[in-house]
This record gives sequence, structure tokens and C-alpha cells, in this order.
Amino acid sequence: MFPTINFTTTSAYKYLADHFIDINETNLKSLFAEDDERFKKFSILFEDILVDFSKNRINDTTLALLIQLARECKLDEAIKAMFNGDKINQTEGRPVLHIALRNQSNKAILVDGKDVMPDVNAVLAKMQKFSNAIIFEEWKGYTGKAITDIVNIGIGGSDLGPVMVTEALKAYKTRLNMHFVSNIDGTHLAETLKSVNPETTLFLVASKTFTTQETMTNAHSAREWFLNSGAKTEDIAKHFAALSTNAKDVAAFGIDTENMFEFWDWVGGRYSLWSAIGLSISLGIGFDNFKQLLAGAHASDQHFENTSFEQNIPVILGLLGVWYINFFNAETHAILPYDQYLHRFAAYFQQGDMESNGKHVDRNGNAVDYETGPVIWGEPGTNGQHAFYQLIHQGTRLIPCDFIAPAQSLNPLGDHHNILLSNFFAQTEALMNGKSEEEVIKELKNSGKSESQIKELAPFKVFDGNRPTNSILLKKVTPYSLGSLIALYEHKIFVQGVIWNIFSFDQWGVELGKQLAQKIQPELKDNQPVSTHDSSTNGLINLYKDWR
Ligand SMILES: O=P(O)(O)OC[C@H]1O[C@@](O)(CO)[C@@H](O)[C@@H]1O
Repeated sequence: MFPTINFTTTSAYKYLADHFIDINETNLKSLFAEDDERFKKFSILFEDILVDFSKNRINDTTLALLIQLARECKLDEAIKAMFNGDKINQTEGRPVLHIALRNQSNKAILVDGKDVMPDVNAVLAKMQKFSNAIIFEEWKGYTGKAITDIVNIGIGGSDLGPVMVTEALKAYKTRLNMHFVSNIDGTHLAETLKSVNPETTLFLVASKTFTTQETMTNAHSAREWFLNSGAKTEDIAKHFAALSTNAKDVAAFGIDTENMFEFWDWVGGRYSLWSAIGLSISLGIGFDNFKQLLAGAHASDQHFENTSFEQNIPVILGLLGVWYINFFNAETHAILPYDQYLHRFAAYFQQGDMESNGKHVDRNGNAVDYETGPVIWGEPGTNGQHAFYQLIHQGTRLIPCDFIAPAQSLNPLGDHHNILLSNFFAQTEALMNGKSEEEVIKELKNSGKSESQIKELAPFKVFDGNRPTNSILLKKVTPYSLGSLIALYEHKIFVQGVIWNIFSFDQWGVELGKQLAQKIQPELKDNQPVSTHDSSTNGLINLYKDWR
């Protein structure tokens, strides 16, 4: 098993704590002024993705110490353990092998002595055959019509990845209309069913466990809608498929297991878009593009597994996050894609990052005495500039930001892309340089303000700058480059989990709320007042009963 080192006891940590005092007194503007080579030194070009981490509050010493920290935490051993299929998801006794789902090398990956690649490839072949049959109209619904609409019913990792990817790659879409239902709120399914025809709709019930209450409730309601529309039970096979690890419950639901696309317990829900859960992606963008997505991710896997830490993007991004979270006390991390198609990218990594590293117990079962996973948030640029950039620029909190943009637009329209990218470049420059009081006063003078007006206004217009950002420039958003980008972020999360000595691949924290909901649900069946909870919960439930 990989090591369980408390990073705060390492020598690197102690050096970093001392070094932090120096760095905290310098500013980015002077760090750039001192070193013409800074951009060249602190950026990495990986295929058609450039990661510029020069606008971070680091110097050569910082980077060296952070890499020493990774070494002292035996990150190399942890990476090997994952790629070897060791059961690093220790509390669930499972390997973590989303890398196998996109293992284009086909090199054997053993789980309990068995190579998983034949099964992975068999499911991919089945996904290809099924996708092509639907897309090219060979597959007919129960009235003989081709399928026009796909409704993916799933939640969490069975929804967020397919949604994010099909939105990000909408420029590559097939003729099929894609719909995603996740919330148990009846509105989500009801609004979707208004827009589809039962004769030409295929439902994908996406659930690793096939027990998630939201998904199973939505699936049963969709089945009921389908049968009430005039279809017969035997027609279900033409309009429902299942993406799951649980064949028994799939069969019990009434889905033909021939229409079941299997995946395995060594695929975490938030890492499952590469698996059968990606069938909606394959239908939405075509199987060949889905394969390109896998290929891009595989390239990042090879980069992560084989590149020295100094040039290893997930390692550098992960360590920079540790630097801000554990030394600058940053509590959140913003992901700001300057690409409207990537509008669900931050939301996807809310689960990816926060469900992986939102942990307070280390791998020895002891409560940690340091911060772990950050709050992940973000919206596309330039919209965020008109919503929350005030806080990022002039708030009291340090918010490390990842700015992401494509050099080529998928919708070239007049000067739009240059305007978008000018903002992408300007925002990180502004966050770094700020605007001094001297500059503000000069500007106010030039605008004709009086001395008293200048004295009054100046404090509000100063930008202290020195606010760190990463800039990630893609040549173009393609299935391949998106796959690479997602995988780089997945591995960044892995790096941080190792440094923080936490298990990143279980999610016990999602269980309690569900359990309590199961207890409350029966109490809502009648109008009898409840008194079994605290006064707030009793009060809320009883008012709900009065009002409904
Ligand atoms: O795919 P499924 O088994 O329906 O789980 C859905 C989601 O529910 C969880 O909250 C786990 O319960 C996420 O980890 C998971 O992605």
C-alpha cells in the first residue's frame, strides 16, 4: 500500500514554512521584473496545451521545496500503486483504475490477478455497435421509427461528466437530441418529458450501484410515462438501456441485460465518464469522438506516470494548490473557463475535487490538523467578470484561479474571440500587477477630479494585485484536448490527496444525509404532526404538512 506520511512532519514542510515568510513579502510584479525568463521557466507545453504557472507566488526555491515535499511524501510510489492496480481505495477495498478505461496501449492491468483490458475493450465495442445503430437509424423504436432523443437518467458522477462533456463538445454533436435528468425534483423529469416523443426516445438509466434513490425513482417514473403512452412491457427493451455494475437490479427493473453496459467497482462514480457511463457522450458526439476523448486522457495518463515532477503538470498544479491552501490559508479555488461550451467544467470538478478531497480523517484514521480539499467554484468568462471578480480583485480572500481558454474558437464570429481572449489575458495581468495608489491618483487627476475628490476616491480604486493565477491555453477544444485536460485535473486531485495523506476515492460523507432522508420520508406520508426531531426539523416538517 502506498505510504501514510504526515506532510507537516517532513523537512520540506519546515523549509516551506520558513520560505513562506520571504515569499509573502515579495510580490509578483517584482518577481517578473527580476527574471525575464519567468514565463519560460514556469510554463509547460504538453502537446497542444500550454500551462503557464508563472503568475504564482513562487520562485525557484519554492518550486524546489514543493517538489521535495512531493518526494518526501513518496508521491512516486503512490502513482505507481495506482497504475499497478493496487487497492488504494482502501476503505472500500478497491483499486482505482479509471486509467484502464482509456488505456490505449492495451498493456495488461491486473485486478486480483486478472487482466481487465479484455472486458474494458468488450464494453467499448458494445458501446460502439450500439451508438452506431442508434445514430445511423438502424435501431428502431416500438413503432418502427428511428430514435431522435436520448434521455440520460443519472446523478453525480452518472450525470455531471456526460453533461459537461456533451456541452463542451456540442460543436461535434450528432443528430441526436441529448437530455439529462438528475434531480429527484419532479420538475426535472416532467420538463424533459414534455419535449420528447415516447416512440423515438431512448432512456439511459445510468447508475453504478443501480440503487441511487433519485435515479431509480426517475427511471421508474420514466418507465411509467412510457407505458402510459401506449407502449407495452415488451417495448421497454427498445427504449431503455442501463449503464451499471449491478446486473441483478438492472434485470429486476425490467431492462434486458443485453441492453446493459457494464462497468466495474474499480471505477469511481466521479471518474466514470470514460466508462459505460459515457454512452450518452458516445451517442451525443459519436463513438469516434468518444475514442478521441479517451485517447487525450490516455496521453495525460502517460504524461503523469512518466514525466519528472519538475515538468509534470498534475504534480505542479497539485503542489501549487497545497502551497496556497496550507501556507496562504486559501479556502477556495476558482476554475474560470473562457469558453462558453465549458460552462459546466467547474461544476464537474466540484464533485471531482470536493468529493475526493473533502476529507478530515487521514489514511491512518486520525483527524488531520491541517486543511485539505478546497471549495471549487467558477463560471465561464467573461460572465464571471460581471458577477464575482470584484471579490477576486479587491476582496479580503486569496483566491487562486485557473483561467482556461482555447486559441481557436469553434464559432468564429467577427471580433468576438479576440475580445474574449483579450479579457482572458487582461484578468490575470490585472490580478498580478494590480493598480498602485500612485497610478490611481494620476488617473483621477487626468480625469479632472479635485484634490478632495481624489483623496476620497483613491482608496477604493487601488488594486493590491499579487493575486495568483494559472493560465491554461488550449490550441482548440477538441475531444482529444478535452480528454487530456480533464485527466490532468483528475491527477492533480490525486496528487493533493497523497500530500494530505487522505483517501481520495471513497465518499462516506454522502451517506448520512441520505440515511436521515430515508427516515423522514415515511413521516411525510400523512398529515400527522411530527415530534421526533429537533424543534427546527419538527417545525419545518409540520409547516410543510400544513402548507402542501
Ligand atoms: O452512479 P450511482 O451509483 O447512481 O451514484 C451516483 C452518485 O452518488 C454518489 O453521491 C455516491 O452515492 C456519487 O459518488 C455518485 O457519483
